[in-house]
Amino acid sequence: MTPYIELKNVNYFYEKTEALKDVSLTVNEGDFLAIIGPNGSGKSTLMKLILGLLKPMQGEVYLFGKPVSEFKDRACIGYVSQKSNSFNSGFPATVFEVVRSGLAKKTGLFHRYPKDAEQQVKAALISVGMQAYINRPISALSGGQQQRVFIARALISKPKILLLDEPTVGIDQQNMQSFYRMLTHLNTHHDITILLITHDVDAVSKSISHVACLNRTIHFHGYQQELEQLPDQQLEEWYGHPVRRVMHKGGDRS
Ligand SMILES: Nc1ncnc2c1ncn2[C@@H]1O[C@H](COP(=O)(O)OP(=O)(O)OP(=O)(O)O)[C@@H](O)[C@H]1O
Repeated sequence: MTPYIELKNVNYFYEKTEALKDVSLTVNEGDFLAIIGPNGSGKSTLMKLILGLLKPMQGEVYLFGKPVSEFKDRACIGYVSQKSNSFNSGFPATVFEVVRSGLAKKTGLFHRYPKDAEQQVKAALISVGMQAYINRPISALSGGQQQRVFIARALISKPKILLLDEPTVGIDQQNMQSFYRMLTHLNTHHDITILLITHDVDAVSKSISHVACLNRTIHFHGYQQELEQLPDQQLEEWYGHPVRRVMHKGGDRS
């Protein structure tokens, strides 16, 4: 099966800084992959390469089997950044309007929304558990609720994969757990493949299926349970500083 995302031996430099070295990684249909790494380990650079915003100095990036520079079907990819929750948050838009704006990816900015736009907005909001907030101003929601709305906006174009760049920044521990449960639900019940980038090892919870440890290069890529078996010293070596792991035995990925 063609991987959704594939990086082959990718190198990236910013002037003298070697941000990524010989990075190879695949994301397959159905994966919920978390890429974890400390500050400055190259996570954002990796995301920019996948989004086609940066070009590798060496190596290749493929989306759905095509070189990223030739990939045009943007609706296949939903992207939510850590800054989404501050984006336009003072703007007097309702949750409905924010989610509906995600349809522009398919209709184009200056086209009319489809007749069933309202149904599509409601369905997207139901999938992230935010249907009760449809008429609220976006600015009146908490950071975690806003992130769910931005995920609904990404989902409305019916992407095959969701790319999430540190989506839980600023969200408290309790809401973070329910946020991850919501992502697991999207992955297991709505067939959404997820690539999540985080600097927080705690994010490696029972929610995800796979994990990759990045610190300029990929030190580990495998099942989340395999990472659990590794000694803390190994993780600390990759991270370059002590780590605190909150691992959950068993799982609710059913
Ligand atoms: N525009 C830039 N110019 C020069 N160096 C950069 C630039 N952007 C990033 N870097 C450097 O490249 C390395 C990787 O940065 P990157 O932002 O990808 O890391 P990150 O893992 O996303 O970090 P964080 O978790 O702090 O957001 C760092 O050493 C950083 O200082």
